[in-house]
Amino acid sequence: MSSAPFQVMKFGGSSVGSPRRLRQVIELIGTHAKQGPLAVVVSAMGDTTDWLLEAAGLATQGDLEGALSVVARIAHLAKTNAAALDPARATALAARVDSLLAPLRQLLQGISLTRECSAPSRDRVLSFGELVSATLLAELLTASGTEATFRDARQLLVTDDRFGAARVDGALTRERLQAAVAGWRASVPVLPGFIAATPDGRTTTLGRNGSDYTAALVAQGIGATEVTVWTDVLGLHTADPDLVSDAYPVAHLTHGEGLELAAVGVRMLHPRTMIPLIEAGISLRIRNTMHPDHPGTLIDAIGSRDGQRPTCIATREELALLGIEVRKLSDQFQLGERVLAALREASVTVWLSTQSANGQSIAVVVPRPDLLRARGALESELAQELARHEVEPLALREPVTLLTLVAEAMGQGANVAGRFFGALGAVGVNVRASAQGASSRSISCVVDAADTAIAVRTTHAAFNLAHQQVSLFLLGRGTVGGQLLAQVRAQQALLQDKHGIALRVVGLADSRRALFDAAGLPLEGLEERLARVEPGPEPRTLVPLLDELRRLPVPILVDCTAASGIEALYTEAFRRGIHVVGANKKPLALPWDDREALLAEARRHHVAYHYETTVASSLPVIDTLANLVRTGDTVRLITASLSGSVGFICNELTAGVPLSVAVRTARERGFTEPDPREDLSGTDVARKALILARELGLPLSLSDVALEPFVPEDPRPGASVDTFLHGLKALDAAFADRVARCRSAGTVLRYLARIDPSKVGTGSPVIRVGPAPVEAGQPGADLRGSESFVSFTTTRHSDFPLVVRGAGAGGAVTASGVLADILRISQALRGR
Ligand SMILES: NC(=O)C1=CN([C@@H]2O[C@H](COP(=O)(O)OP(=O)(O)OC[C@H]3O[C@@H](n4cnc5c(N)ncnc54)[C@H](OP(=O)(O)O)[C@@H]3O)[C@@H](O)[C@H]2O)C=CC1
Ligand SMILES: N[C@@H](CC=O)C(=O)O
Repeated sequence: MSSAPFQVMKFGGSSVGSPRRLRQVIELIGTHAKQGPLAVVVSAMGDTTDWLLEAAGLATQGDLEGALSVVARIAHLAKTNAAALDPARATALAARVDSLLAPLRQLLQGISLTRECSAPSRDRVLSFGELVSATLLAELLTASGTEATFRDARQLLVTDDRFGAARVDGALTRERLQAAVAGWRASVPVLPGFIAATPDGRTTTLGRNGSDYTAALVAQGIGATEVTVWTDVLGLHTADPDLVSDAYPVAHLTHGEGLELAAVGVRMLHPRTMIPLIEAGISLRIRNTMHPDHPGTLIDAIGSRDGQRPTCIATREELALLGIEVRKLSDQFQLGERVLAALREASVTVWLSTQSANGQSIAVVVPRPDLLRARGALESELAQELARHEVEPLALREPVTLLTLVAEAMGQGANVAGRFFGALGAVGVNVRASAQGASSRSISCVVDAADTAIAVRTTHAAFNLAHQQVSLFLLGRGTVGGQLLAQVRAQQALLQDKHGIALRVVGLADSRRALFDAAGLPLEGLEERLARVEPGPEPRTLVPLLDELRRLPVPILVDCTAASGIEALYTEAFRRGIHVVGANKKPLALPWDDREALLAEARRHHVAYHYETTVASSLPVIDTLANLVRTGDTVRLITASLSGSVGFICNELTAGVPLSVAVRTARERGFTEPDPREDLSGTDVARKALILARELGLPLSLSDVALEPFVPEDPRPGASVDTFLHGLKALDAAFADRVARCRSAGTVLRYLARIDPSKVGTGSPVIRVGPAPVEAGQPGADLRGSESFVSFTTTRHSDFPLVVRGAGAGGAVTASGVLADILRISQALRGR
């Protein structure tokens, strides 16, 4: 007979709740029993425990008939499962179920007569669930060819008589198990979980997660090396998958991490279960019965090799934060001790307590359902001090959530707390209280319940626990928006695999239609799908969709429109914690105070507003300027060719192409604004120059720009774009003449902007925009196609100005700049 150590496997109620699942369990046990000695612990089938409670409740109300009908339901489930797996013995197994449940029927009869269900009776009632499932499982295993024997846990696990949550006598239990195990090698022992007995044989139950605890005690008692808890999930996840859709099972944790997670309330673990395992050095595996090939999560003494890597984020919701502050502290006050003792006395669980350094104030986090009790206990403990106004009235905040980041050796990792709180601050989540465990394995904070989802997702992303999901709501499906969709489509897989960023387009809108799906819109054929949406008569309000967007991971509103007045939507987005990436210059060219208010709103709500593409498309102009200013350089002059379309038109004119044709071509290539008059009038360049001047801190407005149009003002401003373009023919000859004059003077026609901060306060315009003949060899003379350039003369770059040059317009380049802005937000939130 093998002398190999035992393994213990525990199966939860849902694993044995249906014939299909039960069959998987029997196969699993059969396979593992062939590999070495095995002990099995099983919970009650499906919802049996709830039904037993229901039966006890009905019996207590005197409704014996109702209680017995619930027992019939329990019997039916057990018999159906048994018959499906062993049809040949269905009748015999049904009789077995009936005989097992006969004492339950009698017990319920007794309860219905006395209308009293004492704690011992309740435990006895509950025990039938596990007794039936363990008995049947042993029989079905044997019938399937795996020799198994029912072993009554009540003869092995000894507890005190705290019925409902009995305390185990560890020494006596180990003694009994050690004595029993010798006879277990020939036949797989199947033990009911959750139940035990007092030394005099009265049935007790072990409370929440009781069957896991049984498995741990059995493993410790019989010298097993591993306990596998078979469940419905693939393992212990990095965060609650209901809150973080890309949370994933952690492969390997240390016992210490497991204990920490159990202590902060992770449902799958309980400190009681962890302790015997830690004491005996037993590994715990969490695996999924439906995916037996998946390794699940292993929790052992070694854990993951990368000890510094944060692993899991645990959340405990439905809590309340109570703050107590002493007005004047004396040596005798001992606020912390008194508060904690009073709460202990009132049997209130304290999930977190944190005291100020001088002991003057303490904040405690308690379960919301216990709040009244907790308040009562504290108010009575501090009654005298409250009456004398020595203590402030209790401050209450509810509902709140406790968020805990758990990792082995976290204390040795660099700036974990800084990253944790920084990431939360960046998305505007207020930390109401915080604490770092003495073990240095955990750091916890309390946030408002309304912030739970965003806080968990942000923390999850900040510690690179998974792919960071980014939720995009794209406005505009034209030249830039269309290209952006194409680039997201093309880059999605690479961004996810190589950079851990999962971009999801959740919304797409044009001026009169919108599509939105929080789960993500399929990108294939998306623009066509939007085009098929019945358009509204006028621009629809998108604010309700922002309410949906705000709840998604890293929500970003992406503005690829040229819409006026869109700043109102930005403001609504900022207020909802939504970031904005805009290619639209108009919100940045609002009157100074309005633009300042807009940016202030973004700052107030701790969200990003990136707009690199508003000046010279994807060229790094705004970023370069910001870096110059931030590093203390002084910008003395900016000269630039800021219009890709007008630059292109100038080159075409120089090559002999008529103006009307050149403008049409620029438009076809996606260089112009939706209305090319914005380019030709110089308004677009004026906006860009203004954006740059404002980055320098100059409080200027569009009316301050000295503007000479490239093409004279349209005499019919309300005319359609086509009519305007047609009318341009009338200017062809004049422009050909203008270009010829430039050529004979050895210059090329350009349309330039000049920002000269030294003019501030002189009465001369700081910003000038207009046509300019540029001599060969001068900056801008040799621009090709739609190229733009920006030249910064600064204190540090005085002899050789810093020049940024490249394609200054076009759908693909602009979209790539928008995408870069989006990725910038995502990276900032990951704390990199
Ligand atoms: N093209 C370029 O090279 C560059 C462009 N930009 C800027 O990018 C923006 C977009 O330009 P471009 O793609 O060329 O323009 P397009 O005209 O090609 O596309 C604009 C899109 O915006 C939509 N739209 C208009 N108003 C709204 C609204 N209120 N809500 C939702 N959608 C709306 C339009 O829908 P509908 O069809 O229904 O009108 C259209 O789909 C502009 O602000 C431009 O200045 C910046 C740098 C370079
Ligand atoms: N119409 C603009 C496009 C970029 O902002 C231009 O011509 O530069």
